[in-house]
Amino acid sequence: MVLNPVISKLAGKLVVLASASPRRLEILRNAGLRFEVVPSWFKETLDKSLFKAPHEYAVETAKQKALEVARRMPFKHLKTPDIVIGADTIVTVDGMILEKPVDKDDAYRMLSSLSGKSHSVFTGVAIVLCHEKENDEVDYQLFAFYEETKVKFADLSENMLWEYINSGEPMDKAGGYGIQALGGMLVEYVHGDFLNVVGFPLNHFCKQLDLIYNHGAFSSEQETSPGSSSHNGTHASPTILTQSSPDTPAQSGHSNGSSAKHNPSAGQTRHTQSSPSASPVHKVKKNDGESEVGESSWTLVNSLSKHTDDRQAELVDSENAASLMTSRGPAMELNVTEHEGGEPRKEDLQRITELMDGFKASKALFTASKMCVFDLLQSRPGLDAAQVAEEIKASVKGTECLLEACESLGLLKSKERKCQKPVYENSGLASRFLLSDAPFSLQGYIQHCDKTVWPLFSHLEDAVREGSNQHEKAFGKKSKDMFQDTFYNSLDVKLRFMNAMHSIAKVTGQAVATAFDLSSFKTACDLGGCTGAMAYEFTKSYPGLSVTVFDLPAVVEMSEHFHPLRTDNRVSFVAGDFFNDDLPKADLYILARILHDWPDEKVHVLLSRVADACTPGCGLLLSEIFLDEDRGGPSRGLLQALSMSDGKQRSAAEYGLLLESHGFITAHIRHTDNLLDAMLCIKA
Ligand SMILES: Cc1cn([C@@H]2O[C@H](COP(=O)(O)OP(=O)(O)OP(=O)(O)O)[C@@H](O)[C@H]2O)c(=O)[nH]c1=O
Repeated sequence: MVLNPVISKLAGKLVVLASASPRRLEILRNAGLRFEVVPSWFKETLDKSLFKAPHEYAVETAKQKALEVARRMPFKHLKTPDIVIGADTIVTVDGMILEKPVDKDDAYRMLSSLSGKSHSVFTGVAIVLCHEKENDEVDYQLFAFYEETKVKFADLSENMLWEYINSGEPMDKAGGYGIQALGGMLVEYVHGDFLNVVGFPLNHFCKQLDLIYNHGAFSSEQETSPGSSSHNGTHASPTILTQSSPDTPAQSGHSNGSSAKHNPSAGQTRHTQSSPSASPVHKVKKNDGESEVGESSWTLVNSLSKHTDDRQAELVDSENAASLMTSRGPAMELNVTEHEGGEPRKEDLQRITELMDGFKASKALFTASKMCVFDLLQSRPGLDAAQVAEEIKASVKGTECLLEACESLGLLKSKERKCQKPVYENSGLASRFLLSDAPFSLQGYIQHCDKTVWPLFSHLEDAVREGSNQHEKAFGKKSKDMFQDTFYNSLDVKLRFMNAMHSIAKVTGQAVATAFDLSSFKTACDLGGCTGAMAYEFTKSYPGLSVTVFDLPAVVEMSEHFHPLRTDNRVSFVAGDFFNDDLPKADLYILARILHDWPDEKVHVLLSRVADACTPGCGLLLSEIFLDEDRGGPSRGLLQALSMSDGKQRSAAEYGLLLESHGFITAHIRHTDNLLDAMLCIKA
């Protein structure tokens, strides 16, 4: 079978599927392909009006999805893939491109426009081949193609439409339907590749791979055009396209150029475009003699070194060196090749010292925050070290060292006065995040890190040896359950924890609330919503939404402390334990930084209770740090796991499987540019 030689050809290669689509994962896994899943962060917002034909939009989106992952992996995952596969499926009808619906009304609009009509489903596929060169540069070479399948819908009644929409199935699918599932009931006939509709044209893909790996359509000496590679960024280059070897004309058309000839009765149009620039026609040997593969032009799409990418260089020099430890920024690969003089490279030493000094940077931040240095300099900028020392009741020497260290971390700025001591003021970073009354103050979280996390990490070696939380060594008593410990402990411990949760929710709330369009939901329940900071962000973003914060009695009784003026009567508080008590009814349940605190078995208990409280079509918004599928990052999530709590850091796919087992279908995933990512699921 043409498949086996192809699939076996990829054995031993690092193949990456740049897609979060569970259907694509299933199609390729069932075909026997071994690969990693690294969902693309490419935001699908290309301007459709720029494309002459719908399939070009799908192809370009597929290319960008694959290239984003191919470029990110050498830095973020510290490994370069051999081949990255991207795909994008769109539905077109009456000249409109239908992607995934944003809400139920959008799904209704799409399905109504498809009712009783024949429409096309296009899946664009991009294959990026990555070639590491001696100097550690990476060449990316790009193939792309698309497949079209015709689908005819039956006439759909209003009842049928809404019953299907309320099943939740439409929400994560182009055109708002899943032909492989309930959506199959809507379909009268399909002309063409069924899997192409589901999301991946497997047969066409395998024939493309066959051309690449078995018929010499690709060989490095032919394709590397000198001077075409660039170290600083991507060439805007035509994609590399090949004309798939035509089947018998009756079964599928093929294109000589961008307009395709196809046999409408076959309904399956097999397209690849010829690249815009005329280029030598590849002749390849086939078993039955020589045949023309068709036009193709090979251009290096991009070539950059794993170690000298400009973006990487600036990260090494960034002022907030300490933030590299915890930001979502790429984990840098340390290039430890020796220089001619034999001494290690500056960047490598700098990176290693950042890691070694990271704890000192953190402690300097915690100490300055606790001693109210930032609040002092906000009210009285321009103080010198002696004046600050007097105000914070500390030694001049110690204060001088602390202020200079904070300036080196980008937290303070100093101005020299003529032959006088430097005077200090807050940097922008400090003004935004380190003042006790700043809108995005992280002071609460910083105190939590200093008083709770730091002591735990002081026993990290024991935690690693024993594989368990070191609560007893750190605080002198066994930890039954983090929340019981915290909330049935002294008032200041409880307040400190709530302050920490409050500050994270304030910083992330708006990004989470607006990650998706939630305007179709009228009531929400924020499970474990603590002080209500997240709830208030939701009601601020959605005037029609009311939110009930459901949390432990010991938390709810303190919530007033955080919102002295009840700023919005659409936020209410109900006391209860979400593992044991009835959950308030809502059409959207919010789980923000909750599931990572619990092992899978407890997560199943909670999700089962939420599922029981839901009716079909209910939403579940999950907000967490989503690990990369290969657990290569982000470091913030993996470092948090070292606290060895009973919880677990998970990837989006792992959360998706937990949710799917309780009938929640993943509709959208969003990697926000904030501390938390978000996933919107719909109850089937
Ligand atoms: C028409 C149709 C589509 N789909 C799914 O619709 C998504 C399209 O969206 P996409 O943007 O191409 O992919 P994605 O799911 O967002 O993943 P990603 O590749 O990460 O963008 C894909 O899932 C497809 O299977 C079905 O499952 N069945 C169908 O009948």
